[in-house]
Amino acid sequence: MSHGVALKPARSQKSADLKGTVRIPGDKSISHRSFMFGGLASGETRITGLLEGEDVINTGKTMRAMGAKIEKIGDEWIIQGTGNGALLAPEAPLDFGNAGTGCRLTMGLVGVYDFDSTFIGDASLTKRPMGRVLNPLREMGVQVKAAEGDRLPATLRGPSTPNPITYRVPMASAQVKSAVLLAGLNTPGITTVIEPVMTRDHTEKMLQGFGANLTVETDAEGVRTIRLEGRGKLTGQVIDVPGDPSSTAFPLVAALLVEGSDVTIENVLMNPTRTGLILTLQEMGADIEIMNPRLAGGEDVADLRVRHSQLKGVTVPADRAPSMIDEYPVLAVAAAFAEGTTTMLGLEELRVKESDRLSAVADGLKLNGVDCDEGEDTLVVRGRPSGKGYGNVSGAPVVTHLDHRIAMSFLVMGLVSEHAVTVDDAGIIATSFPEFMDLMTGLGARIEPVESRAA
Ligand SMILES: O=C(O)C1=C[C@@H](OP(=O)(O)O)[C@@H](O)[C@H](O)C1
Ligand SMILES: C=C(OP(=O)(O)O)C(=O)O
Repeated sequence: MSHGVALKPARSQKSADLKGTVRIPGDKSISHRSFMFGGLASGETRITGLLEGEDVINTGKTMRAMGAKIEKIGDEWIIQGTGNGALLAPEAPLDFGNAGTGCRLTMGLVGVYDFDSTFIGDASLTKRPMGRVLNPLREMGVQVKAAEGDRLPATLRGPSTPNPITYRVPMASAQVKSAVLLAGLNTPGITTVIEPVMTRDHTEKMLQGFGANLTVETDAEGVRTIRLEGRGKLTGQVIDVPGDPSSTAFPLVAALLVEGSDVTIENVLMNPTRTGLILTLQEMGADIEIMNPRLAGGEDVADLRVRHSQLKGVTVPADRAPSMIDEYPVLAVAAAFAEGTTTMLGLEELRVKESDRLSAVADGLKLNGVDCDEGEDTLVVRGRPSGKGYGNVSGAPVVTHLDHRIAMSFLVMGLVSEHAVTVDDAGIIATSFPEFMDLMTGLGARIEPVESRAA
């Protein structure tokens, strides 16, 4: 389903202390991969805690279109996979809606098959660069017909025998790494991915869990070499998806900023490739207590108790970006209320997300009265802890550009700004966090829809 029929504006206002205990919906990255690997593996995969956001549901639909049987019984998703190498040719274009992850990983997964598969998405996804995935697939022998600049719509056709490659990932991207590895699943021999900067490792861990012969070697400089033996058997698994740390970021930052708040967020994924925001906020002086750390399904998980804190500005180093890449918009909002200056470095990848997030964040901050500078790959925010004068005084809403994280970040901003903050669309939040409004208002946040208008 592609979003974008009608905009649904929403407004948030200065709120009193946020209080309560919440459970965050499942991690989006792990949920996409659960549908993909379950849909591909032999036998049955059972998933609980799956994120039922639009992005993930679209991945489920595309796996169904390629032969997986997927149903929900009670709280459990039950999948009968096709078996590795046995996906069926999709009869219609595969529509990934707003999801870069769903689209790029599936390009790898099915692009190497010797039949046509066509990829489409919404207006946001159609603008995003696909060459980063299509280029290594071309090296593996895949033919590509794509719109100008390697954009969607794109049609891929694999050769009769794909070529195993050694690919050094040129940018810090788990999606690119994963696409090459997933192409390697249906390629004879060893596909090797060299990852100079570590990104989220869910593909590696989950493929090992499904029985793939995959090894990871890390050298003294931290460069990782991932080797996958193609055309092996994958076997269905039982998966319990932990809570999404990227969704957690919104109630977490809200609790830090709203005076008197004390919020507990349960069952949060604490994989070290995903915890950069928590580390950064702790450096800024945040009171985040990590409670009951435990291992669940091979992943670190914990409960987080978050209390209102006076934050101070810090410099966030470029090498931390991969571990908090989706959290910069909400970190920028936290920085707007910190004492002093926060400097964020190494943000080039933000320009190719659902929106150009660096511009979207800087524009939104400026619209709401925040003193900030957007550089080519940097953002500098000079904070004002009182929030005095902040808010949409001009009456113009924040433009979200079909970007869920821009919408949620600025709704958090309104909870502590002197004036209300309005965003032009909150409907897009359903791509990653459909429960956002209810969860936030349940804690005491004043967020409400404002009258709709046609797009
Ligand atoms: O592999 C994944 O699940 C993801 C990787 C990241 O994208 P990039 O690979 O483009 O950095 C991230 O921004 C996205 O939300 C999810
Ligand atoms: C970048 C994101 O997702 P995707 O690339 O899957 O659209 C995100 O969820 O912030």
